[in-house]
Amino acid sequence: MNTYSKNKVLLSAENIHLQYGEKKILRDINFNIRDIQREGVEQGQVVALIGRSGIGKTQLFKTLSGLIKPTEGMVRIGEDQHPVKAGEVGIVPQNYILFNHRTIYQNLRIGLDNGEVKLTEDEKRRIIADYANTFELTEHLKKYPAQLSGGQRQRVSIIQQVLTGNKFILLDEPFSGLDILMVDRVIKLLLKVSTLSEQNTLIIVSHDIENATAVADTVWVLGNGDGKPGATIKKEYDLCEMGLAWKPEIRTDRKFVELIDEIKQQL
Ligand SMILES: Nc1ncnc2c1ncn2[C@@H]1O[C@H](COP(=O)(O)OP(=O)(O)OP(=O)(O)O)[C@@H](O)[C@H]1O
Repeated sequence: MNTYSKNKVLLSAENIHLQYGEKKILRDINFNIRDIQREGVEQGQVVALIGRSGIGKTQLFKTLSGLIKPTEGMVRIGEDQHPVKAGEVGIVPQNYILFNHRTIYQNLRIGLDNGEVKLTEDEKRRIIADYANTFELTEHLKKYPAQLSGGQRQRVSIIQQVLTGNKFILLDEPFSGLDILMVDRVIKLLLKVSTLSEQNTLIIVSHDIENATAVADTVWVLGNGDGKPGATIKKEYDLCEMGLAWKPEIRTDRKFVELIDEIKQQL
């Protein structure tokens, strides 16, 4: 039996509206992501943001990370709920940009160098070795990004963000362009990152409903509704409450299959 509770708000949006000229892109976006506490597990938060192509996922993503300022409303972050600033939310872009003329080790170091805590060279080496070991990258540390597969580069990019110490990480379409085996590995990696620290919060932007839902504890469906212009969170599913969170074998669960069907119909 899973015992959990939802506590302090870690990320929130209050009445977000985004408009370019006359064109309304987002409207009435309101949510709270709360700190999930689960007995015996360092459990972070994983939200899947699902919506059709062109609906406004990227615009919401940029708003949440402080990269664009909404026309109205406010995004707040952290236990003290201060207004979000650019740089406080780590971003893993779709094409996972790495520095091509630097080794994987050096790319990971960039994450640590950009972190808030100042570390000695020895500490940095140890932390990188540790993460590389956990995420099966040890044999690649001396290689350059071009010598890695797309999936391996993506793993480096995700870990780079983890190493900056950002508790909030947004991932843009992390499953696209990967074969089935790689998708499974990314799912395992995301689950691992989400349990590294209780406050770690991942927001996965995707149109891959099944995979995004399988790793999430919460699903937001972004869409149009009520005949009004602009996209909003049409529906929020609390997978903890539904008993569908934190179960790696979830895909064969009848309730999960029915949920995927229901989400598809909302898009
Ligand atoms: N600077 C801008 N000025 C005007 N309209 C914009 C601007 N940027 C984005 N849009 C519009 O906002 C809408 C949402 O775009 P967005 O990129 O967020 O969609 P998306 O859901 O991420 O799509 P995809 O899944 O295809 O990447 C689109 O109709 C787009 O044309």
